Amino acid sequence: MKNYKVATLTIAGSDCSGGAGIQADLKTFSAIGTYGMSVITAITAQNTQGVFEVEELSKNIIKKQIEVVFDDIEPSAVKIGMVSSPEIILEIANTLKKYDPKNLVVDPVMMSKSGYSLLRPEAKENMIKYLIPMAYIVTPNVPEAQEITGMKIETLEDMKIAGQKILEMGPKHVLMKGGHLKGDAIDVLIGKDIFEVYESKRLDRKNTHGTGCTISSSIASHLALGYGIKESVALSKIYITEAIKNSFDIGHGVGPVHHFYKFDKLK
Ligand SMILES: Nc1ncnc2c1ncn2[C@@H]1O[C@H](COP(=O)(O)OP(=O)(O)OP(=O)(O)O)[C@@H](O)[C@H]1O
Ligand SMILES: Cc1ncc(COP(=O)(O)O)c(N)n1
Repeated sequence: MKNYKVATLTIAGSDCSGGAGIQADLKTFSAIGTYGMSVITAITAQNTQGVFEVEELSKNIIKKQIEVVFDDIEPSAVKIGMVSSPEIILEIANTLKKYDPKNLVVDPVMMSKSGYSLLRPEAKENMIKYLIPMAYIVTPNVPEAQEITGMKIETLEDMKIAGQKILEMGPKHVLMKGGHLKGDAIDVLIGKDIFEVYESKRLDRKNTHGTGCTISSSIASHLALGYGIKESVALSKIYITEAIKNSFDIGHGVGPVHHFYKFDKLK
């Protein structure tokens, strides 16, 4: 039996419609059984049909939120999601460095499913320079990995090569998510002496809003609970597949995944 008395922290943007960002992360933490905390980096006005407005929070309040959390409660894992500006990225990296966070999961969020840019173009460089190298695991989807490496990714072999390139930027592991490719949903984990493929049938569901946020928070939760990296990814692949299966048509666009979960499957 795992010790569930562990805290997990998400540093990300808010999605008022509850499908992605902070809201997806906290739902995932709770469903898996860790104690969730949040540092909000930006408020988005979005729903299942799109992102309509974004307001970044100031560097100061983002830094302060991180400090007061860490000064009081040490998270057993930290997940970073939407961080839109170069200044905010640098502030987060510098603040986190003081605390040497355990199990840092970096989801290099760039674009919403609806096509809205959540990372300013000029912020990409700082993400590569400061955040990616700090990560215990970085979880790009295929378009993000293409942006980070500059290479086209179409096949499993391409995923492996691009993953290796990202690994050379400094993180301990890379999970390349294949949700955007055709065919089955294949994700690849790359690390030193690690090359694991996680495969599931592609579910013919339109409600996949929040899949990326959910799998990265699930990995953070499992790492916090003490699972190893391969097992954390394997259990998270099961979690996201179930969350997609449990989704239902809420709203008028691309609906969110749903975190109703039969908990005993994770044990
Ligand atoms: N239709 C699907 N059926 C099964 N699994 C899927 C499907 N779409 C995505 N996945 C899985 O969901 C996870 C997230 O993958 P994806 O590549 O969509 O990430 P993402 O683009 O970062 O997500 P998001 O668009 O929410 O930011 C991966 O494990 C992927 O394999
Ligand atoms: C605050 C926030 N963070 C991340 C995403 C990406 O999720 P998706 O690609 O499913 O729209 C999002 N839409 N909003």
